[in-house]
Amino acid sequence: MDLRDLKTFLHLAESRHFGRSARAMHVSPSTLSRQIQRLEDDLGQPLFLRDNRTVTLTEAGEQLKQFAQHTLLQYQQMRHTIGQEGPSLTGELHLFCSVTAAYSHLPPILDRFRAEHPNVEIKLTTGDAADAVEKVDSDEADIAIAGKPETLPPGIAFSILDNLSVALIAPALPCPVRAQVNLPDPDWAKVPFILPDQGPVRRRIELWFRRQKISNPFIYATVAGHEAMVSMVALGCGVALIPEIVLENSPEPVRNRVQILERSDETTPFELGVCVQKKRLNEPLVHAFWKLLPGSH
Ligand SMILES: CC(=O)[C@](C)(O)C(=O)O
Repeated sequence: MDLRDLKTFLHLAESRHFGRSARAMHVSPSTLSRQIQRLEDDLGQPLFLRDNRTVTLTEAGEQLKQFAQHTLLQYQQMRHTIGQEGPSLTGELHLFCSVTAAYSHLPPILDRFRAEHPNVEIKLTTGDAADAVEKVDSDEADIAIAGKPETLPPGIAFSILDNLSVALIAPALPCPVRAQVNLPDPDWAKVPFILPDQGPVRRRIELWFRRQKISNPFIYATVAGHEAMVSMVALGCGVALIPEIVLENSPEPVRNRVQILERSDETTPFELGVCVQKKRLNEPLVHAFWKLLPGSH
């Protein structure tokens, strides 16, 4: 097995986009296809299910992905110990993201970063996703994972990681709110809502109210942190609009108490990405991190 094939495979397994991975790995799309084909021939199993432009991993693909993550990480660490890598970067990098993003999108990026720069200390702070851009803007964090705001502050660079779906969630256990929303034609103006106090999700729920022609919504509570909104819905306090990934990463006892009422349409995609101050992009640590992102090529 060729380490380069494995590297390309891992990139594709994460980006799930042939064009993007081919560009990032500096190979032509046909070379990329050949590399994947070689691995598939080797294993005697398809690794991806392809349809038009998107790809999903098969069971064998998932297994190879884990193997590739492990192997490439160990290989990099070994190279460092035998001194094959150039002078390594040192220092601290302060990251900020939500608990959800720390579970969902941060690990593969940090794996890559730590493999290449094992001497950099990562200081991770978690908090309200809606604060992420501000944390970077105010220098409290060097790098943050954030939902893209409608207007990005001019000094902030944003590298997209994913397009998230946004869902309206309600309590699943019997309670007055569940009874209200499960009616054939709910009176949305009377349904209690849990809102984020600010940020791109707040903006989306305001648009949703407008579309539903609710001028005076019943706001049960305004909270900081999308994870807290899921808990409050699970407790039966009201309904909420949240990125679905927050629900997916909630612990089971919370997840089981929540139902999805509707997924919002694709007209307002929720872009998740990494942000940094543009003027800091040429600092060695920030630059090294930025370079590893799938969207920065
Ligand atoms: C914006 C963001 O970081 C997430 C993952 O979508 C969230 O926590 O809501």
